[in-house]
Amino acid sequence: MPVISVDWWKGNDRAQRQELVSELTACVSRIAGCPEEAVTVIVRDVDPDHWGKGGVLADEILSGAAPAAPSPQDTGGQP
Ligand SMILES: O=C(O)C/C=C/C(=O)C(=O)O
Repeated sequence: MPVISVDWWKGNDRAQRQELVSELTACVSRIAGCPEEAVTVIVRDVDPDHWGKGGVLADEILSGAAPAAPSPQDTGGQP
């Protein structure tokens, strides 16, 4: 009975959560070879001011007060 947990920033609406649950369920069901009814998806909306990335709170990244972390393309794949 696979359980998928998604933590993402608060702000997605019900339709987006439904699409996420539907697509993840189908994907895991196919790969694991289990019925969709066996798949559980837990979605947690996290306030960006409760989300730390690169040592800063994400609301500061969103507002432009702190720089976003470099993407893997910018660092040659290194963290
Ligand atoms: O972790 C990041 O770099 C950005 C995360 C974004 C989200 O969780 C989101 O857009 O919902």
